Amino acid sequence: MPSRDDLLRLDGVHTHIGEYHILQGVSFQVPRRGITALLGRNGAGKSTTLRTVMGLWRASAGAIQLGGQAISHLSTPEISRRGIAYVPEDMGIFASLTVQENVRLAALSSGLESERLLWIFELFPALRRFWLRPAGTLSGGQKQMLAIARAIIEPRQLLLIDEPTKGLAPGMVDSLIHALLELKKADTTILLVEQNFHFVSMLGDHVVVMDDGRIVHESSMADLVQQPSLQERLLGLDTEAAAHSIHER
Ligand SMILES: Nc1ncnc2c1ncn2[C@@H]1O[C@H](COP(=O)(O)OP(=O)(O)OP(=O)(O)O)[C@@H](O)[C@H]1O
Repeated sequence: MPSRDDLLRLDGVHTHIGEYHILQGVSFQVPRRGITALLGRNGAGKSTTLRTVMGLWRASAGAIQLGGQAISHLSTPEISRRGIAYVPEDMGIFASLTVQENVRLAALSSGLESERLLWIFELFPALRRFWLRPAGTLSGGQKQMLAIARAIIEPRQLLLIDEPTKGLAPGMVDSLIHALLELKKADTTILLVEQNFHFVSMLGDHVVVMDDGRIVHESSMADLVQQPSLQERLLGLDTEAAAHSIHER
């Protein structure tokens, strides 16, 4: 049987933070093109997984491969040069610099390429409107869009995004869904950490669920969407109670 074309592969990855053993043998693959959602309860180890892929935490055992090449021994700048971009939960933008300066700084190695910039403005029209404003004056959703724009200003093989909907108003979540669907159409590969199941269910092709530093489920998103009882068991989502409380309002 021909094997799936996986871009990222983790095999038995362990990560220790100080005396704590956080990732305890994490293994999963991210297929090339499309969106893989990494889900799990608070503290399951999702952010630690992204940080370990990025080399911000060092794996104490196991292997991480990008396109078949080992990367777990590389420094974070080297991993970034191999084509992985990371949008952390705190977004990592410079509040006192303008939107333009933020984007320019992210494109230091190639410079701002006008065609790519136009594409980014199509994805995130607010960035064109606020191009000369300090990034600190943007709304939470616009900051998230700036953070993603910085990550994709240079062509990347893989985009890691940590909880982009955290604290966003519903309208902004819809704009983000639209932009990520456009990125998906452009054949980008995204590994997306989220708590918002509705959001990922609109986007994800594949889903990986973690609990207590281990992978406890892997399937297509369509499979998980069809199984509310499995969602409840894996994610603590009580979908019936949620539906009830909506009706009661
Ligand atoms: N710097 C740190 N020092 C000690 N423990 C940490 C550190 N960072 C994370 N942890 C612990 O590692 C575990 C996994 O955290 P992680 O942030 O990866 O979880 P998560 O699944 O992303 O959860 P959340 O959605 O709450 O961010 C948690 O128990 C957390 O307390």
